Amino acid sequence: MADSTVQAGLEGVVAAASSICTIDGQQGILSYRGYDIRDLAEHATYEEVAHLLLMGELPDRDELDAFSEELARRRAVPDAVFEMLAHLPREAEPMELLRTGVSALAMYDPLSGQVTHEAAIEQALNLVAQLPTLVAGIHWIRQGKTPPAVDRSRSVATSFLAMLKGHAPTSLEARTLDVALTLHADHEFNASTFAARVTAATLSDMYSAVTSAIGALKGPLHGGANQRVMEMLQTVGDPEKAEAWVRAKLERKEKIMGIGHRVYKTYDPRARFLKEMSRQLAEESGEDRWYRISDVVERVVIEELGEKALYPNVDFFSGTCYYVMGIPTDLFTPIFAMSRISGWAAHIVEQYDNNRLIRPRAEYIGPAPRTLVPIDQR
Ligand SMILES: CC(=O)SCCNC(=O)CCNC(=O)[C@H](O)C(C)(C)COP(=O)(O)OP(=O)(O)OC[C@H]1O[C@@H](n2cnc3c(N)ncnc32)[C@H](O)[C@@H]1OP(=O)(O)O
Ligand SMILES: O=C([O-])CC(=O)C(=O)O
Repeated sequence: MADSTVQAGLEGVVAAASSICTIDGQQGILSYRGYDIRDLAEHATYEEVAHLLLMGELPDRDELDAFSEELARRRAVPDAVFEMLAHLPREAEPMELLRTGVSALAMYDPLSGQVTHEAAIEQALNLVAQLPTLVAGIHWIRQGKTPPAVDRSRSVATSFLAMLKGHAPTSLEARTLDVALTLHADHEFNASTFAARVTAATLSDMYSAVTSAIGALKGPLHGGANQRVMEMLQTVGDPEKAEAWVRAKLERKEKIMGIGHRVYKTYDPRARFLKEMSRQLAEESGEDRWYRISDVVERVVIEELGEKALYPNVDFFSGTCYYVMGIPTDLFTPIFAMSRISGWAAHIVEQYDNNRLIRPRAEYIGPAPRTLVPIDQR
C-alpha cells in the first residue's frame, strides 16, 4: 500500500466555523463564548454556563431563576425508560445504559425529529435536565433498586448528588461537582462533539446526534480516560510505589491515562482547578491516598514527558474528586456526559442553524484497478 500524505487524526484541521468555544493550546486558554474558563469556574454556576452555551449569553438574575426552574421542571425521566433499562443485563456498563437510555428518550419527546432552532432548544433543555436523572437512576437500577424520586433542587450538581447518594451532599461536594460540570461542559471540536455534529448535519434528530456523541465519549482515548485514571491509581495503590510504577510504565512505552491532549501543548487550565479541588476533598474527607498518588504520577510524567508537551488533561484529576465523594468509578464518564450535553446540544443547534452535510473525502491508498477472477479460478 502507498503511504498517505493525509494529516493523521485530522490534527490541526479546521472543520467548520463556530462561535461557541475556543482553545489556545499553546497558552493553555479555554473560553466559552468569549468568557475565560477560569472566570466561569470561579464566578459562575453550571446553570449559568449551560445558559451561556445554549442561549448565547450569560443570564441575568431573573433569567437564571427561570432557566434553573425550567431545568428542574423538566428533570423527570419517563418510568418506561428506567423499566426498559432495568431489563438489560445486570453487567451492562453505565455508559452503555446511558447510550441506550438517551436513544430511548427520543421516543418520549414529541418534538424529536424537528430540527428548527426553537424545537432543537426545547429538546436541548430536556436533555440537559434529564441526563443527570438518567445517570443517577442507572446507579440504582444496576443494583436492582428503584431510582429515587426526582430532586427538584435548583442546582444540577446538588440535585444529581442527592439522587445518586440518597441524601444531600456537603457544600464542598456540591460546589466541586458544580465546578467540574462547568469545566467539562464544552471543548470545541473534540471527538464526541464532532460526532454529534456529523450526525446532526445529515438533519438527523438531536437524540441520534447525542447518542453518537455518547458512543464517541465512551472510548478510553476520550472521556473514558477518567475511569481508567482511577483504575490506574488503584493499581498503584500506594504513594510510595507510584514513582517506580510510572517510570516502569514509561520505560515500556505505555501510555498513562489522563495525560496528553491533541490541542493543549501546555498545562490544561481545567486540570489546575480539578487538582486543587481534589486536594481540598482529600483534606476534608481524610482520604488523601489517591490525591497523593496522582500528585506523584503527575510529577514524574512532567519530568519525563514534559519536553514532549505532555501534561495532565481534564480526565486526570476529575476521578479522584468523584471517588472521594463516594461515586463509583464507572460513573465517571457518564458524569462527563451529563455535563458535556450542554456543549453537544449547543453545537447541534449551531449545526442545524447553518447546516451543510459533513462529508469529507478519503485519500485512496488501496490496490490499483485489477481484474476480477471468478471464484472457482482463484
Ligand atoms: C476529555 C479528553 O478526551 S482528554 C484526553 C483523554 N485521553 C487520555 O487521557 C488518554 C491518554 N492520552 C492519549 O492517548 C493521547 O495523549 C491523546 C489521545 C489524548 C492525544 O493523542 P494524539 O494527539 O494523537 O497524540 P499521540 O497519541 O499521537 O501521541 C504523541 C506522542 O506522545 C506520546 N503520548 C501521548 N499521550 C501519552 C500518554 N498519555 N502517556 C505517554 N505517552 C503519551 C505518544 O506515545 C507519542 O509519542 P511518540 O511521538 O514518541 O510516538
Ligand atoms: O478536546 C478534546 O480533544 C478532548 C476533550 O473533549 C476535552 O479535552 O475536553
